[in-house]
Amino acid sequence: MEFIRLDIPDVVEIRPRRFADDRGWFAETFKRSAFEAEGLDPDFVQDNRSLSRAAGTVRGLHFQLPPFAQAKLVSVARGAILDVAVDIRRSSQTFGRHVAARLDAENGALLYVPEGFAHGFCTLEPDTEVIYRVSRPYSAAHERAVFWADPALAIDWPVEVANAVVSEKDAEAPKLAATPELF
Ligand SMILES: Cc1cn([C@H]2C[C@H](O)[C@@H](COP(=O)(O)OP(=O)(O)O[C@H]3O[C@H](C)C(=O)[C@H](O)[C@H]3O)O2)c(=O)[nH]c1=O
Repeated sequence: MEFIRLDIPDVVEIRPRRFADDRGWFAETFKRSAFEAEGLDPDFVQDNRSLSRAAGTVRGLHFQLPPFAQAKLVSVARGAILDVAVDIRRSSQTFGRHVAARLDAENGALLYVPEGFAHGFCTLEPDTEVIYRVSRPYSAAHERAVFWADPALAIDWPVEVANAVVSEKDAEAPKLAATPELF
């Protein structure tokens, strides 16, 4: 598998090698030794899966506070997403900046999002299924959200706010500047 450091190098796009034959293809999508060699947290403790029926569905920007801060390994089993990670580490030189990657079932790419980042995605196709592994268990008490369309983040989402399918929680999330608890 190939590890590609994005403009914020803590966030890594991963491109597994695909072994194609007449039946289709096979790929290793996670290997502890490869993650350790790359310096990425390999200790995932929970797998998640979500289905979003409409293109233009936005889930995020979410994170969990310590001691339940999560590293995430995101992949797409069906459809396509624009996956986004926002640096919310107050001491970081890239605080408030983001990186994005297209993940889809065809390219088979994954995105590694470390602790200290808010994560979200917008679906690009109907019936998109996202599978992701997290390094700490879910804790509702530690979960926080940042408004996905915060102009200060300047994220070039493929959907207008008025047309996006979002949860009430995400629609009402505070902007980054108004989010009291960050890293
Ligand atoms: C995240 C999570 C949620 N839930 C329950 C809580 C709610 O009753 C229901 C839906 O949760 P939520 O609306 O937060 O789901 P998403 O909007 O897809 O949230 C996810 O979206 C973005 C992309 C993320 O990166 C987060 O990992 C995750 O927060 O599932 C659980 O039981 N366990 C969990 O780990």
